[in-house]
Amino acid sequence: MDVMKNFAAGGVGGICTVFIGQPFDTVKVRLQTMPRPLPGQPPIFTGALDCVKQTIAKEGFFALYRGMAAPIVGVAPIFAIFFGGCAVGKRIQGKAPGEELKFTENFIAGGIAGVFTTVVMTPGERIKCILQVQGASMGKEGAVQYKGPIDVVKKLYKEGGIRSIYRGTAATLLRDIPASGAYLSVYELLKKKFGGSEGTLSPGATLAAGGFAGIANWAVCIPADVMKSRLQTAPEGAYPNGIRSVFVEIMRDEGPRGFFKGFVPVMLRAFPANAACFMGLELTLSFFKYLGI
Ligand SMILES: CC(=O)O[C@H](CC(=O)[O-])C[N+](C)(C)C
Repeated sequence: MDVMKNFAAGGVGGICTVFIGQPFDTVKVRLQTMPRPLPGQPPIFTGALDCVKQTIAKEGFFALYRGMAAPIVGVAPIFAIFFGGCAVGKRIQGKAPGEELKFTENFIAGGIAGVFTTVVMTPGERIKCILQVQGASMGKEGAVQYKGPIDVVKKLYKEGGIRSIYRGTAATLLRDIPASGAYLSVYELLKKKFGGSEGTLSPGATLAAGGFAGIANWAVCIPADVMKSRLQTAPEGAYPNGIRSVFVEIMRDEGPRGFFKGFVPVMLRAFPANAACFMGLELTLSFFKYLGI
């Protein structure tokens, strides 16, 4: 019953994250994957705001919500797997359910959960990123190759089988192990600091703890996220050595700054999206309690 409740509450939290965070995420992916300008030519987007303005002007407001179906469908299992994985991570470290963990122990538990979520996260991110960038460098018409998530899956499968659908697995692990560690440990730390145990945090404290957990999540993983987005949206064969080829290309063409593309929209999204997530999660758990489930 407890697993079911957390699964459902995690799903609601995840859906809240996607609704609040998707426009920021689209801008992030478009900035991360725009082609480098030719010498003497301006970049396609000069920054996050310019990307928002151009996207709305050329493709309409809902282009910012493009690719949302895949994360919505993927988010409930991701959060279920994430919280289940955290429990496994705690048990691996010899902790009983409900036992208090140190910051580092929570970090390790979150990191272990990050390994589990990769199974669902990698194809979900691949589909989402492909849909988010289509149309970014051209106009409204002509650039749309994929009709939706199912169409992406079909075409990727035809092109390169399961391997193609799972392209970016190493980059996703590199991103999500430290990110998930930071996410869980910072949320638990702030929960303790704000004086709340399960279900007793005030709405303000829940929003703050969730928001800062989101900031911590992204603060540690932006470079891996940039490499993942590049790899997952590139044409077949563009990076023969996977993430290593992406790393070499970014260092050669853009230097270390290239690993921080999309930083602004990521950070702008991180706080509200994850505050909404934990609020949705805690409200749903409270609702179950009210119903006596
Ligand atoms: C990378 C990612 O999706 O992080 C999640 C938070 C967010 O901003 O979406 C956290 N987690 C991977 C632990 C579910």
